[in-house]
Amino acid sequence: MTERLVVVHPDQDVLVAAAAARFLTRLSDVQAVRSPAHVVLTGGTVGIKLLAAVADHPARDAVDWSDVHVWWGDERFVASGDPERNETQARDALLDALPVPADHVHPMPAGPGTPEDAASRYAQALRAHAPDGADVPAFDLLLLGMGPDAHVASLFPGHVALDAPGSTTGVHDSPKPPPLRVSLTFAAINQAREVWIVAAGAEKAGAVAAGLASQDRAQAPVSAVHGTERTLWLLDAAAASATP
Ligand SMILES: O=C1O[C@H](COP(=O)(O)O)[C@@H](O)[C@H](O)[C@H]1O
Repeated sequence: MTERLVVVHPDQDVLVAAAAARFLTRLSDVQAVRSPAHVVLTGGTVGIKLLAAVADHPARDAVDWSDVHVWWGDERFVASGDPERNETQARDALLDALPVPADHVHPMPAGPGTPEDAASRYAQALRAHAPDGADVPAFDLLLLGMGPDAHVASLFPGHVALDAPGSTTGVHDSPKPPPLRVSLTFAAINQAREVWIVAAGAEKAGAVAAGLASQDRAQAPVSAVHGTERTLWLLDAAAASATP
């Protein structure tokens, strides 16, 4: 049975600092028992602040970064190096400061071709690092931001991509710009050992409440994600304010 834990911090700054400490502890604990560690990053406001806090954390070097593989849960399908890309923001906030080998960093492709082409290439990369019989690595930690509409990764309410088969999907007509995206599917996300949903701000309060209460992934995609071992909701008080 997977454990679900909801942790509420007083404000966004404390949330980000505490999540950064937790992130480093998680990777360090994983490295005490297996190698390599696989972490999946998210984009979004709090997701990128969290990475910047990891970069500034005094315990940053508690992790052997040379033995970490870095993946993404979703990506905006724009040109490589575009500041809108989750990859670009993560490199700026954290990865450029770390000795992660270049071939351990696995950004979702920016092109050429369509989001479906990129999704298919990413599925191949994931499979190449997956255990026998699996299509994705057993991610040790998968971070997710969440939109005010309860979307996670690029899985939006009512969108056809919610039902995509396989481990990755191209996304067209995203309700949040940019319209073209690439995303892990629920099936891929839910193979992670730990999934952390990180959300701050009153504008997320309704989505948090719906996500914790609902079983309806078409309305609240966040309600359908979980880790195989643990699911953490890391919130600030404002984001938790509509949850009993
Ligand atoms: O577009 C995206 O948005 C979500 C949430 O972003 P936020 O700014 O509301 O925190 C993010 O999780 C996702 O990775 C990203 O592509």
